[in-house]
Amino acid sequence: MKGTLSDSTASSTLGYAENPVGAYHTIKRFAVTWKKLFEKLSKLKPAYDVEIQELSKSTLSLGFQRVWPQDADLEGAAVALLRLQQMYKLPVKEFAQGNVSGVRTSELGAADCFYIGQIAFHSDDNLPLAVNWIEESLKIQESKGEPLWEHLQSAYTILAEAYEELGNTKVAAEYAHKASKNADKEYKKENAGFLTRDGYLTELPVPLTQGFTSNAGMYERLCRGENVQDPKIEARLFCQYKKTLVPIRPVKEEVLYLDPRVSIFYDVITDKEADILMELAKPLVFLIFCLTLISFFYYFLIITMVSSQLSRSMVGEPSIKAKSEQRISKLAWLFDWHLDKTVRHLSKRVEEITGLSTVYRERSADAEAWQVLNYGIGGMYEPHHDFFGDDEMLKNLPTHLQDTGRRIATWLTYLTSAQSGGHTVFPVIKVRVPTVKNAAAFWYNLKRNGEVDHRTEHAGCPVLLGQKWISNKWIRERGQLFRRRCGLTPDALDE
Ligand SMILES: O=C(O)CCC(=O)C(=O)O
Ligand SMILES: [Fe+2]
Repeated sequence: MKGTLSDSTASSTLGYAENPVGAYHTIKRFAVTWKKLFEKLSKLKPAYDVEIQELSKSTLSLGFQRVWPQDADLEGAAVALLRLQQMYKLPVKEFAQGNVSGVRTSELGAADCFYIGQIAFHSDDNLPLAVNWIEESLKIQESKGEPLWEHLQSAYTILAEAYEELGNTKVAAEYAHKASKNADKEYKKENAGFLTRDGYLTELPVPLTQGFTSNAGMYERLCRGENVQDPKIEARLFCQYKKTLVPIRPVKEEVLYLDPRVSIFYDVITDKEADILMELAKPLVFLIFCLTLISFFYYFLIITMVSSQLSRSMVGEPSIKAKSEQRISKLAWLFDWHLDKTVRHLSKRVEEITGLSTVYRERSADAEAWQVLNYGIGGMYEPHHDFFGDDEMLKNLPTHLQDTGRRIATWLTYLTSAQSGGHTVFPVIKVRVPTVKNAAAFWYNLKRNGEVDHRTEHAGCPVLLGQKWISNKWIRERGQLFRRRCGLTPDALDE
């Protein structure tokens, strides 16, 4: 039993899982190590049989929710790790040593590197990266002198296939020969053609690249922190104390782009308020709230609370082939009529600063409820627009929002600063907004003549280190009739 646990990383501290390698270790501990332990324990029949089964049941699921990380989660952690690696161009060796952008955690073992390489190989996304991971696993294995590693033959086989696909047939053949060395007859028969084909050992090796796809997209460049903005545009940007609806309370504004105007407002929320929003969104709070509410027979409020629970929002499960993950985060909705007044106060503050109505009603709301989003490691939101582009999308909204027009503006509050990564970026206008705790980004999604503004396309970059919590307030078009008027010219700018 001690042996089972010894490959786990027992010295977890707070924030340990806020590093992609640490997150991988943690999930592995639950999904693999504990599972093995349960299996071993359950063999100690009959003394503990019932207790162990009960324990294993209760840890694998808690009521209606699956809480115990499983194989799919480990796979998700590996996929996230690979995504981060490609986005931020991080070398395999450093990752394997547990070094993520200078922040260290426990290193990965040969089997881990092989597992990650295998996921990369099957995703068909980036073969050189898969090769790098698997070769790293072989290096670790050699340096540790573990000659009877169970995956050795599979590793050689995958490398042979990968090199062949990459056109490096010489190295492919070398790996294929290694794979066949200790293989049984069956294997040799199956791979006979592959192993003996002429020309394998005569072709010149094709050098392997670093293992990164040539991602020259603006989204990726902005996420990596490259300075891409035109200096002439930058020269016109400025900071100011902006007047608000309350004259004695101006707000610090940094203008990040002029047309369309994108600004960041600093210190628009306090640490305490940010904590409250995050706490309200967490499932445990939701549960306690529900119980309290049930005990007071406020059944009608339960509907609200149900949608206040952080739930995982992801397009597709993290399966090997799933590539359609547009957004990976957890989200909850907080309504202005929440028992905690903070929610309502914050809506008022947005109104004070933007001059737009944020009144939330059951019918014809001027703004939506607060959406609280939590991105863990690798969490991201791919480039998108916030306005509802077509009528079909509007039709799918709850009734109270259907007649209120499009999302005229976005108010995006940063409840935490991610330690690395996680910026909000606008690829068309080349703007990067850093996640500054207690600040908020603000922009209009519609032009002043009511047309949708495609230049407001934006994205949430993958979180590399730490956690990113944000809260969105989307303001709707209809209620702003007298608050954001048409300009004198069709292209009139916002102030
Ligand atoms: O996470 C971010 O920075 C962007 C989030 C976003 O665009 C959204 O929730 O619509
Ligand atoms: Fe958005």
